[in-house]
Amino acid sequence: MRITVLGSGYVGLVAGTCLSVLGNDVICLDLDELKIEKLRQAVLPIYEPGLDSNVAEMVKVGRLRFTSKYEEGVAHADIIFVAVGTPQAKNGAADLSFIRAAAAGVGRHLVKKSIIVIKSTVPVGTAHMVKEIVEGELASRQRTDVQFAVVSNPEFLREGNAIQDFMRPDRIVIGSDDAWAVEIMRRIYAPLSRNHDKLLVMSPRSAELTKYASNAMLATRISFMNELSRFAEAAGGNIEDVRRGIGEDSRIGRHFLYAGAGYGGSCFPKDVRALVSAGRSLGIDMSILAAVDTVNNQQKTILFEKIASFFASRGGLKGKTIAIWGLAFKPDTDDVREAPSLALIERLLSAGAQVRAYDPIAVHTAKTALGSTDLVTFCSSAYEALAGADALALVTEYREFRTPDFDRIAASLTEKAVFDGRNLYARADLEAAGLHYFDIGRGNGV
Ligand SMILES: NC(=O)C1=CN([C@@H]2O[C@H](COP(=O)(O)OP(=O)(O)OC[C@H]3O[C@@H](n4cnc5c(N)ncnc54)[C@H](O)[C@@H]3O)[C@@H](O)[C@H]2O)C=CC1
Ligand SMILES: O=C(O)[C@H]1O[C@H](OP(=O)(O)OP(=O)(O)OC[C@H]2O[C@@H](n3ccc(=O)[nH]c3=O)[C@H](O)[C@@H]2O)[C@H](O)[C@@H](O)[C@@H]1O
Repeated sequence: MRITVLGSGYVGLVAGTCLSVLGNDVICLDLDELKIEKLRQAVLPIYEPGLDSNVAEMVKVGRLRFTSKYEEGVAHADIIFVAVGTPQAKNGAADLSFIRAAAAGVGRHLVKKSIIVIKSTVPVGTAHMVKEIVEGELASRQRTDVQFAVVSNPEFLREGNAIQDFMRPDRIVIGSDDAWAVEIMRRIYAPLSRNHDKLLVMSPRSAELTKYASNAMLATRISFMNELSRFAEAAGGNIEDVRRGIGEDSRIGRHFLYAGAGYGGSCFPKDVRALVSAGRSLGIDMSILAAVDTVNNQQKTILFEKIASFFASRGGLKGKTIAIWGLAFKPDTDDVREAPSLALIERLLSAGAQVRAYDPIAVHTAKTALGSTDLVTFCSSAYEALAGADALALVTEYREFRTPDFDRIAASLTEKAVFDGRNLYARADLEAAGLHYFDIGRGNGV
C-alpha cells in the first residue's frame, strides 16, 4: 500500500521504516527540512538499535523516501499516518498544535479517498477534532466530494526496543467506526498478527484512552514501587526481595516493578500529567495519577539527597566532584527528555559541586539539554569520568556498567562512595573493595 507518515521523529521514523519493511511504499514527511535533508543522506535524528540498517536497506530498494512537502506526501498516499509530537503544554495538558497543523496540511492537499491514522498519543476526542479540521479544509477548497476516514491507532513501542516492539506487538489497537477503514487496517497489520488475532477494534475514543491508560498503569507500578522502596529503607526491608515476592503472583506479574531513580522519557511524565489535566477539565479528580507524578518528582531527587547526606559530614558538596554513569532516561537510547540524570546534575551544580559525566550514547543530547557550562565535563569512558572525582552516581543501567572493576573504582574516588540509582550492584562486592555503597530501598538508609 502507499503510505505517508507525518512526522519523522522517533515514532514516525520507526513506523515508516517498519511499514516499508512490511512491503508498503512509504514516504516519511517532516516540516524540519534539515532533518529531511540528513535523512536523505542516511543520517538519522535519533539513536535506535537496528534502525539505521533498516532505513538504508529500504531506501536502497526504493520503498522508503523522505520529503518536507505536504503536497507530495499527501498526493502519494492511500493511508496517512500522523506521528507528530504532542508535547506537554504549560498547564500540563497535551499541546495539540502540531496535530492541528498536520490535519490542516492533509485537508489542504487531499485529492482521493484516504484513511488518516492517528499514531501520536492524543487526548480523547482528537480523532473527532481531526475529522472536523480536514472537513473544514475540504469545504474551503470546495472538495467535499473527497471521502476520508479518521482512525485512532496508538503506538506502544519502547525506545531502545522500538523495531522489535513494532514488528512483534502485544496488541494492535484500532479505534474506528468505519468498516472499510477497519478492513484496510487489518490488511496493513496482517503480517504482524497472523497466528493470533492481536487486533483489537474499538471506538476512537476508547482507543485514545487505551494509550493513556497503558502508560498511566505502567507509571503507577513504578511510582508504587518507588514509594515502597522508601518505606523499606525506613522500616528495614529489601525492595528487591519484595519485588520478587509480589511479582511471582501471576495477577501482579514480574514486569515494571523495579524501584530506581524515577521514571523519565518523552512519554510517561507528560502522558500522566495530560490525563490528570483532561480529568480536571471533565470534573474528575484523578488523584491516583496526580500522586504517581508527585512520587516520581520526589524520586528524582533521591540520589541527590543521599549524596548530600553523605557529604554533609565531609564538608558539604561545595567544591566536590561527582562522577555520573548514564545520562539517557534508559539504556540504548540517546533520549534525555525528563531524565533523572538531568535533575541530579542541576541539584549538584546548585549545591556547588562539579560533575564528570559519561554515557555511551547520549552525550550529545545531554550537552544540548544542559546548555553550555564549565561545571560539567563530558568524558569518553566510564573510568575517565572517575578521574579526580569524590564519588560515583550510577543513573542509567547500561550493560557496560554491570560488572565494573570495583578495586579500580575505589582507587579513583577520593571519598570512595558509590550511589547506585538502579540497584545494579551487590553490596558485598563494593564493601570488599573498601567502597561505601548506597542503593534504592535495599535496607541501608544513609
Ligand atoms: N517516543 C516514543 O517512544 C513514543 C512516542 N509516542 C507518541 O508519538 C508521538 C510522536 O512522538 P516522538 O516521535 O517521540 O516525537 P518527536 O518529537 O521525536 O518527533 C515529532 C516530529 O514531528 C515533526 N512535526 C511537527 N509538526 C509537524 C507537522 N505539522 N507535519 C509534519 N511533521 C511535523 C517534528 O519536526 C518532529 O520531527 C507523540 O504523541 C508521542 O507521545 C508513542 C509511543 C512511543
Ligand atoms: O508512549 C511511549 O512513549 C512509550 O512509553 C514507554 O516506553 P519508554 O518511555 O520508551 O521506556 P520504558 O522502558 O517504559 O521506561 C520508561 C521509564 O521507566 C523507568 N522504569 C521502567 C521500568 C521499571 O520497572 N522501573 C523504572 O524505573 C525507566 O528507567 C525509564 O526511565 C512505554 O513502555 C511504551 O509502551 C510506550 O509506547
